[in-house]
Amino acid sequence: MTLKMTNFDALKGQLVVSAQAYPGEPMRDPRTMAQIAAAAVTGGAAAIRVQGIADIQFARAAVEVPVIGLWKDGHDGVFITPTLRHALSCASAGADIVAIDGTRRPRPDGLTLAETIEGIHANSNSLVMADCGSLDDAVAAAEAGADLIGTTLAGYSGERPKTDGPDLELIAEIAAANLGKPLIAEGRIHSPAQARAAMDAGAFAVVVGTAITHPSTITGWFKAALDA
Ligand SMILES: CC(=O)N[C@H](C=O)[C@@H](O)[C@H](O)[C@H](O)COP(=O)(O)O
Repeated sequence: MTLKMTNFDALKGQLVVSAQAYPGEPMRDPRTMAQIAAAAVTGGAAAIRVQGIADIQFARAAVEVPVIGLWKDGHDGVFITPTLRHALSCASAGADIVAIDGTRRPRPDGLTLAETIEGIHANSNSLVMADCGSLDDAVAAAEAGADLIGTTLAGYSGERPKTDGPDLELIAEIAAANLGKPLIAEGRIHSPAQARAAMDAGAFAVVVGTAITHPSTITGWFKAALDA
């Protein structure tokens, strides 16, 4: 069990790095992800985000910064830590913060978002990051008791267009709504300039995944430029 984070000062204005490899990929190994996470911390990441129970365990042992943990189950609909059971497993594995689907869609276990968050708070020391896809999600997640609000699902839940880079408009809208919860900009932040822009739009911290930790995609970007 982790010690409960008592405030978010360590994350304010900071970079969080997400290290994830997808099923069937060469780097899909918890040890590899933990090494990538540790390398990101060496470079200045203030927290890391990892997927899967073993990845959370290995990352927890490899770094001293907060670990945001999630469990992806499936790839359609509600798949990011979809149920309370998934969330409590992430907490037990060592996630300081459990990232869960924070949309208004029905959840597979029939619990509401508020009931899910209550269940996590009541049964673990972990805080909850609600991965949202719209302003309405963010408002509902804040009301439901989420500790942090993420824009992770913007462009993936059907409510927002999938922008080329980060959804800066949504980040600004949620920031302007003053929900009283740290706003974590996440999703398609592909350059340092975009990370800066997300922060300038009102984010409390930014999460960068693919552009730092997914070499196959990054290689593809370079290859496409040469092929064009
Ligand atoms: C939508 C979804 O499943 N997002 C996932 C959430 O954990 C990850 O696949 C992303 O890599 C992560 O959100 C970081 O975003 P980006 O890789 O674009 O920097």
